[in-house]
Amino acid sequence: MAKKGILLVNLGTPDSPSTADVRKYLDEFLMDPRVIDVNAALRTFLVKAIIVPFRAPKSAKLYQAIWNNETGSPLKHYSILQQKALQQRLGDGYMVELAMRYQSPSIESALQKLKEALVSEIQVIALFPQYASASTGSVHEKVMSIVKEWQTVPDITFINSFHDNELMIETFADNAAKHQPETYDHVLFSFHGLPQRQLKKCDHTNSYCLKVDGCCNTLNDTNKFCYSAQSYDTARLIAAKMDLPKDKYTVCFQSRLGSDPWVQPYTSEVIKQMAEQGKKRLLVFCPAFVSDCLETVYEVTTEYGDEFKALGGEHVQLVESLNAEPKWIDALEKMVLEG
Ligand SMILES: C=CC1=C(C)c2cc3[nH]c(cc4nc(cc5[nH]c(cc1n2)c(C)c5CCC(=O)O)C(CCC(=O)O)=C4C)c(C)c3C=C
Ligand SMILES: [Fe+2]
Ligand SMILES: [Fe+2]
Repeated sequence: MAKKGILLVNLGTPDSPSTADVRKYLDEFLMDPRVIDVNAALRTFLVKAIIVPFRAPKSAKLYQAIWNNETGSPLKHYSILQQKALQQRLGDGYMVELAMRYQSPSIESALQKLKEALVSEIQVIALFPQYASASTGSVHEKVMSIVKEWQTVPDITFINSFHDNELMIETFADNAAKHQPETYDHVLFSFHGLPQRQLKKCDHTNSYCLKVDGCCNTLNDTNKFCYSAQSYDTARLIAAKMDLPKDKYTVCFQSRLGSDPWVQPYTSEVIKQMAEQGKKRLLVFCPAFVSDCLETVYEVTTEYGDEFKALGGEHVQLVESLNAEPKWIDALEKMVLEG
């Protein structure tokens, strides 16, 4: 009997931490019109003449700091573990392929393998809990752009987001429990940032996101696909699972690029406020990432850790991402079986 094809897709990472490979990766990533969402001429100028030439050597140093001699990039390493664990769980009736939106393994090559294996249908799981046009939207667009060229377009399904997935929420809470959360002064839920412009563009009513006070505080029919509203919901659910009162945690957004306003508050500002309030120990979740990566291992642990200490704080502790935790693999398995 034909197998069902599962395509797991994460964002991508350079093939090596050399400046040349980081340049190639950043170039492909930032030339995506869903990532730098300005007109093509301006995007080409910004990316090729300004951002990539300046950023590539700096980013290469950061990648060199997190690169493992045997396993390479943490993002790809954990993604491979997830693929293997899910394949083992699902067994012979399924074929689980892994792709990266940028660089390798490419979405084209993974889809080609599924096609050649004559799978009965394809389920695409973009590995981003909260929907953003720049992440999930881009993966879905890329998959559709390839499959639309096939003579036989297969049955294909997509998962828009899974920000409230019960087993995912439990895995984050379990990972935090290993660090004795009660010994921390405050908890941050630091999500990857996004330009405010992109949040507004995802509001199909054009009248709610960043226009209504407290627009992200609740999830409703109007904002149910809003990256920021979904992020607040993920944080609320993890906090509830940990019995964490509202005044013990703050939602914030990291990794801003460029000078346009991004979703606020920025994590770096919140870290500063925490130090000013005399807080000494911070526990930091990054629930926009299902795998540890540059943005968790380096940005949170090293950059924010150093910033906090320079301001009088003592310790910033990252809550590990979902990586290959068995409960997270349960979550993926359930998504497939229910999908
Ligand atoms: C969680 C989903 C992500 C969204 C949404 C997202 C949007 C977004 N990112 C940039 C710019 C950069 N992001 C970088 C790294 C990076 N981003 C994500 C995820 C999302 N990005 C991940 C998982 C990673 C880590 C990759 C790894 O190899 O570990 C980088 C590169 C690193 C650096 O130079 O700092 C850039 C640049 C923009 C502009 C954007 C939305 C507009
Ligand atoms: Fe990013
Ligand atoms: Fe919103």
